[in-house]
Amino acid sequence: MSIELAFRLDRGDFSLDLSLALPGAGVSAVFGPSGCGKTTLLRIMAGLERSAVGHLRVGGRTWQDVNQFVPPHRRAVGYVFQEPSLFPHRSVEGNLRYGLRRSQGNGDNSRLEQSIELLGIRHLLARRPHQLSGGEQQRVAIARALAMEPALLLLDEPLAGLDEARRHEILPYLERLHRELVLPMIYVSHSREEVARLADHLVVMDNGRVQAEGSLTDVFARLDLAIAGQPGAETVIEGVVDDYDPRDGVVRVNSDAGPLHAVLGQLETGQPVRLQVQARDVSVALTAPQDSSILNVMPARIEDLAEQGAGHVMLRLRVGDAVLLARVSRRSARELSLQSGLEVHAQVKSVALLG
Ligand SMILES: Nc1ncnc2c1ncn2[C@@H]1O[C@H](COP(=O)(O)OP(=O)(O)OP(=O)(O)O)[C@@H](O)[C@H]1O
Repeated sequence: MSIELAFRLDRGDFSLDLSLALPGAGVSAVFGPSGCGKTTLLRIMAGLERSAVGHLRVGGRTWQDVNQFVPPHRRAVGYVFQEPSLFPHRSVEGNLRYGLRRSQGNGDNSRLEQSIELLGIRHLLARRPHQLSGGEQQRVAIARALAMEPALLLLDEPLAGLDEARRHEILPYLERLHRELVLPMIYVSHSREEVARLADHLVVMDNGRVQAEGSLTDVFARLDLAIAGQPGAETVIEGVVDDYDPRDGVVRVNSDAGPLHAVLGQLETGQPVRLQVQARDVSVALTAPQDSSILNVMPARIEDLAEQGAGHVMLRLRVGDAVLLARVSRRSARELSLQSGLEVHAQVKSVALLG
């Protein structure tokens, strides 16, 4: 873990008290209800909350402890907000070059060029911000943050101000940053979909405290957290495309849960994919079903189960080296006497491709 921090901050009504160890690359998402302190956490990391007491180390460098406080402009932080906040009187290129001037790097253009490429904004360089769509403005803001050669990229709900179509336009660019840059990103979001698509690591906050932290798959599979009770509760499974059958468009993906079959469109063999399995699309049977239309039937063991609302039970299933969530009716749970430790057959009706 190469980002380590522990902080306390008191604001009267609100207090924050947490410690975290986050990976030095990839996306750590911060998830939690409004007002729980997500933005405050990012501001502390950027050095913008002077009253926060604690320490922060990023990649072996100390940015804050009892003896020192590196001021915000000397921290190699890229910060992307919900609003793109570009300079209106500068062209896109002018905005990017401004970012470069503030950079702590060696001042060459290679990172700027890379940022332009990664965000696909070369054709926009001569335009002013008002000549860009909201999504394009946000891509420029992200490129500007990257051009500063940050050691840490903070993204505070970067897609929240955009409509559904624009959000889906930008997500692939964020996925690309994730794939191609070795850069830790802290991503605050209210969107379960964004978190499922982008995050490797997940921090769940509540009322200024860390409620849960760990790999995305582990935290999503915790039945004691409120996120498992949300309607869209799902499991995210990483895999590699193993086969594509052009006769019916079925892709076979090798995953920790074993081979998963799904109609995902044509994909290249060997391509890594991130799959989403909704808890409501997973059911269980005590005996192996015969002649089922369901493409994926796998031996599984119930690891844990929790009542949800009046009529549902959520099961956490161990399937191979993976876990799957399955939401079944309370009646089925009673009639099949479902309980922890029981061996069952998991049936996965539909697997979606994330990204
Ligand atoms: N400048 C400020 N002065 C006083 N209190 C503040 C200030 N900024 C935020 N707060 C309070 O601190 C708490 C944490 O706010 P913060 O913005 O970090 O939450 P958040 O989780 O990012 O919320 P949201 O998801 O709504 O953006 C809230 O109770 C908020 O009202």
